[in-house]
Amino acid sequence: MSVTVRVPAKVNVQLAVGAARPDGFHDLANVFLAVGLYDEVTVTPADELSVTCEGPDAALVPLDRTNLAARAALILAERRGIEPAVHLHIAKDIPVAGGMAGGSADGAGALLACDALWGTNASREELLDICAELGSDVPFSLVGGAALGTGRGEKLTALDVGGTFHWVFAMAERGLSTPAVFREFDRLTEHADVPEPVASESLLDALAEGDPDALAAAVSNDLQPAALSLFPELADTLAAGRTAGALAALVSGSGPTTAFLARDPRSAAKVAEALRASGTCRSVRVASGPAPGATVVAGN
Ligand SMILES: C[C@@](CO)(OP(=O)(O)O)[C@H](O)COP(=O)(O)OP(=O)(O)OC[C@H]1O[C@@H](n2ccc(N)nc2=O)[C@H](O)[C@@H]1O
Ligand SMILES: Nc1ncnc2c1ncn2[C@@H]1O[C@H](COP(=O)(O)OP(=O)(O)O)[C@@H](O)[C@H]1O
Repeated sequence: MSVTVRVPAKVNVQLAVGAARPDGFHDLANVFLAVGLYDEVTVTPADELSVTCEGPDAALVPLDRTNLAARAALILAERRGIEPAVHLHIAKDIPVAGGMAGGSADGAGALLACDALWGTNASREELLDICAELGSDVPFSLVGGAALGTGRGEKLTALDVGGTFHWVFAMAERGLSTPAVFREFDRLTEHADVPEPVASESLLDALAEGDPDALAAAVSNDLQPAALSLFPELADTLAAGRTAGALAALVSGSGPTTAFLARDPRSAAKVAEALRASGTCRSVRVASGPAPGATVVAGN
């Protein structure tokens, strides 16, 4: 008896960042789009909690209780007063420390899978609450589609999307730490007046209309200068994608994965080919969005 949940990666089509709050977090206007790159989390009853991981980046994933999937199981078990007696297996296709919310995906996936396995019947509200406890991006991994995240990114409003957007993702040679990128943002904006983060109306309209040209004109990422400052070579990857005809090229969230919006699948394939040939990245993937959130794909 086991339950498997599939969870998508995300790209931030807008990431507006406010000044650091007293708790160290930053208020955001974070427009998430889920894209069709997935991790799968399988939970199976076991004597005690354990985690295994397979996939190209598996060696980078912690297998102890700091793993977000393990933390999700622990929190749900504690709330219900039961033992977290499960084996968690992560089939990982989302790059690790890439700014695509892979760890968050595993947290949301493990939570949904444990809830189904244990029959704990958590409400949507309670699941979202536990997700927010796990991390700022985790609630979005549960819901998928497209959403505006405010607060530290955990307060979600679902967004309409009027079409499919085609993306190319270039994975970098190494990862970037999210806290380090926010710290670099603070350093770079130390003497600036950082405005309140607000969602762009033209960006929300472009999503609703499914218009890739309008979306390309509206995408933005306030963390991009910080990611580029810590990882200057990313500028070469961005330039290679633009030269190959991408409508827009940007860092995904805190990076270092770079994201390229293409007009259609053919153009996406061309951009992907050029990026592979450029020698400026480790690997290249094509994916479209919006994609559905965490979904049970197998189990009983
Ligand atoms: C930047 C974003 C954009 O979607 O994701 P990634 O691109 O890394 O995937 C998110 O804000 C990351 O979300 P997530 O990875 O869940 O972050 P958390 O675990 O909540 O926080 C990790 C650290 O990031 C910083 N942090 C995170 C969110 C936020 N609104 N302000 C922050 O300053 C804090 O230093 C915090 O200690
Ligand atoms: N299930 C998990 N998968 C990947 N990383 C995890 C997981 N649980 C905890 N982590 C830790 O979180 C860090 C950030 O990973 P990840 O979520 O992949 O990146 P990002 O926050 O850039 O989207 C990793 O370096 C790793 O130490």
